[in-house]
Amino acid sequence: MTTSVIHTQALAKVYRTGVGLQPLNLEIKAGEIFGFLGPNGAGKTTAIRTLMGYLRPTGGEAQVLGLDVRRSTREIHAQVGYLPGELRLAPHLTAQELFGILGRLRGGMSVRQVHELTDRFGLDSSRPLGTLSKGNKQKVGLIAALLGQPDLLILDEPTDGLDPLVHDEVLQVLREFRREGRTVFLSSHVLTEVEQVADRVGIIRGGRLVTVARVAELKAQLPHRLEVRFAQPVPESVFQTLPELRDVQIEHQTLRCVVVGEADHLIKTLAAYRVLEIRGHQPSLEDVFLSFYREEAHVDSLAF
Ligand SMILES: Nc1ncnc2c1ncn2[C@@H]1O[C@H](COP(=O)(O)OP(=O)(O)OP(=O)(O)O)[C@@H](O)[C@H]1O
Repeated sequence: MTTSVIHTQALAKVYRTGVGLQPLNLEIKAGEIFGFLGPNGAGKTTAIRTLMGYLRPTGGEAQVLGLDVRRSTREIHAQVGYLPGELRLAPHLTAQELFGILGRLRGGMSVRQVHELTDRFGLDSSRPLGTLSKGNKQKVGLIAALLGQPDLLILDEPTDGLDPLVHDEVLQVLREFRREGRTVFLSSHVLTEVEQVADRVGIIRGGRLVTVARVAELKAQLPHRLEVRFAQPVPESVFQTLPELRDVQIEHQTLRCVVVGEADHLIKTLAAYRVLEIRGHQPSLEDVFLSFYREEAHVDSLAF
């Protein structure tokens, strides 16, 4: 049986000045990387801080690792590897000292794990935290979240401020983490990174979860552009009648069209001709994401 690592039922947060999170139903299973996507002000941090017990929900309920977010805040803090969106680090401590303190709080840490992570992320752990650049502070926050191999990581914008090499290394560490059966819940506006690591994504907008799906499913919902080059002239009418094709054009023995949904008819029709080349344009998660936002652009004027 797959266990539920995060479970929310109509979890809501209303601030005095407005809604932060509309009733949210979410189920995150052990061993998955779940990407929580949304533009500025969508409600990602509100959801994460509520799950971590730093904000009190105004409605609904939630369990993290089976612990109630209202009643078991201390246990949740002890058991979840958490990276906040806004890191506050004691400026006079070095990373080494901070990791030592955290290790003691968590009942011991592996010196080998700290060395391995500081090496992989290229962090000088001997400098006072107050003197570190934004990206290096982010590395400290990430290593602090990873210490002690927690079963669940909740990361608010984990790659914020990181250079491309470290960024890729962090994604690699998250994949390794998943391989061990652990779970990652991460928020991001960086769509391409979520696409690279997440098993499923949830898209949030205006405090409301617009959709939850596997990355591949989301992509399949979008039209694909296709270009097919034939060895001989082909009749345009054959392709004009295929139900899954839009914008069909044939020029110099090349078919250009947009495929919506299943490509079964198209493949069978193509089989009657000699095809020299097929080029497809696969929608990126960015296309999917923007399509969800454009759909509802009239509801909310938030720009993305
Ligand atoms: N302490 C607060 N008091 C009142 N409103 C708040 C507070 N924190 C957040 N909000 C509001 O709740 C909504 C969701 O904000 P939240 O910070 O959760 O979004 P986000 O998706 O994390 O955005 P970003 O990507 O910019 O960090 C926004 O309208 C925001 O203005």
